[in-house]
Amino acid sequence: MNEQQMAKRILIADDEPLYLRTTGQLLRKAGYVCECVPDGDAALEKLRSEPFDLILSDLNMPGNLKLELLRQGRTQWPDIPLIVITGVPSLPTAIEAVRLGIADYLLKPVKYEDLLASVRRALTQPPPSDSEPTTDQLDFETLSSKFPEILGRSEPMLELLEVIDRVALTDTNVLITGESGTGKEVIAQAIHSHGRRHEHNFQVIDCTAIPESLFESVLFGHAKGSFTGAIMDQDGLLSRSHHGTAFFDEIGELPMSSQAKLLRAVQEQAFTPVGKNELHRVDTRYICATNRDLQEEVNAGRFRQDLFYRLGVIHMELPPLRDRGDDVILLADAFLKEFQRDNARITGISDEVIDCFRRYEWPGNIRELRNVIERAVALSRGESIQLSDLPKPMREPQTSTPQAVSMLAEISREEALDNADQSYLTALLKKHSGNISQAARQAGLSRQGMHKLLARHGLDATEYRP
Ligand SMILES: Nc1ncnc2c1ncn2[C@@H]1O[C@H](COP(=O)(O)OP(=O)(O)OP(=O)(O)O)[C@@H](O)[C@H]1O
Repeated sequence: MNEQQMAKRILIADDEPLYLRTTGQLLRKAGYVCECVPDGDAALEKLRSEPFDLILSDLNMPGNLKLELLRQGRTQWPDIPLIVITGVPSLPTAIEAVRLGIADYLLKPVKYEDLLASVRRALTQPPPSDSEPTTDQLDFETLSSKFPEILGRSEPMLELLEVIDRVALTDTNVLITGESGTGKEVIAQAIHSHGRRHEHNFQVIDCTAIPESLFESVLFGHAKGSFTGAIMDQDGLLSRSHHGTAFFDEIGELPMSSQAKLLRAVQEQAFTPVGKNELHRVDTRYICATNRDLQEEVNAGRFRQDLFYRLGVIHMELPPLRDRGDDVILLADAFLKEFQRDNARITGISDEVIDCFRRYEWPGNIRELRNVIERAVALSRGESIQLSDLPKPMREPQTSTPQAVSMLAEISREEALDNADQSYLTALLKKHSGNISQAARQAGLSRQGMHKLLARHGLDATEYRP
């Protein structure tokens, strides 16, 4: 324990006396100065009268510490990080989490080593720099010009920019959820490049691309001869994110066994390469993304609860494009400008197309919009994009009208079933952006079976691809 650590003062607040006493004892043994209090009111009193470097507390205990920290925290104790330790987990909203200064989120019972690792990490995190103005001092104009790579002026996007602006200055783990193509990777990259780690690597780790049996070796590296084919020592992807950010894309697809290995690395900020004995320390910020509802995956027993809370200390849910109002037009114009380089004749978008864009559901979100504009610019013969330049599925009505329902009774049962089958397949192709394997998997068919069925209905999967 060095001098600097000796001086660190920790305020521990918890309404379970035994837990409070043992945590205090353990952290004192590790060299920290600890003050233990049984509720939120006592914690606030301590905070007002003594200086602290860290708060360890549950937010759901007597005395509303959470509310007071939100109300007064940023003026009175702007830089004290907070580690939430709770038996009844509930994630605060993203903006609450950043305003509270939550550095980590631990579930009881907490192992001593995990607690210590978390405390060390929170205490080494630099406080937000004074030179960076916080969002309070920024109007939304300034905010969107600060993040030119993130287009959007709708209410949910402006809120999101505020969170990104704040979260970029911290070192906290972030979980980004949202439908496919909503910009999860763009946001992750923005958090990295506006933070103190921007000069180091932003390492993308695609969880769907790593076979379960190779997870440890790909992530942590391996020693020569540790398995057949390991012809030399090899560094893993996590080493490449040292001092930088590890972006785990599609984290919801990670098998249980790999989740356990990742949890250890996140908790301990360390890992052991396959076939070696020594522990490698790594200083990494974790940003994860998924288009699954991870809370639902936890409830279904497919995703570890402890990992979910560990990675989702700040949880950002990206809105789908259909909920971003006229951002769709803003984005369409921006993409048009980008692709005008390929076809300078096109200078605008027709009113019918704009109406169609506003009505359309955009299952593939911004990625789909970008592809639609690229395709239309390439196909268009006029000076502006017309309805006929859009893919056929976009031009089709998207819901069954009452008239369509009443007409059902006028046709034979076979025809009705056939139509339903066709609508189902069309919806599947839209959902999976024309990916036959995924559509077949969802429908419980083989790829071949899906091909046959599509051919029978005259459907062409390529038309649905972005
Ligand atoms: N707000 C935005 N402004 C401008 N372009 C955006 C924005 N959001 C996303 N994009 C663009 O949309 C495309 C998809 O973005 P991205 O890959 O980040 O989505 P994603 O949610 O990570 O997708 P997936 O779930 O399929 O991995 C990219 O071309 C990206 O540049």
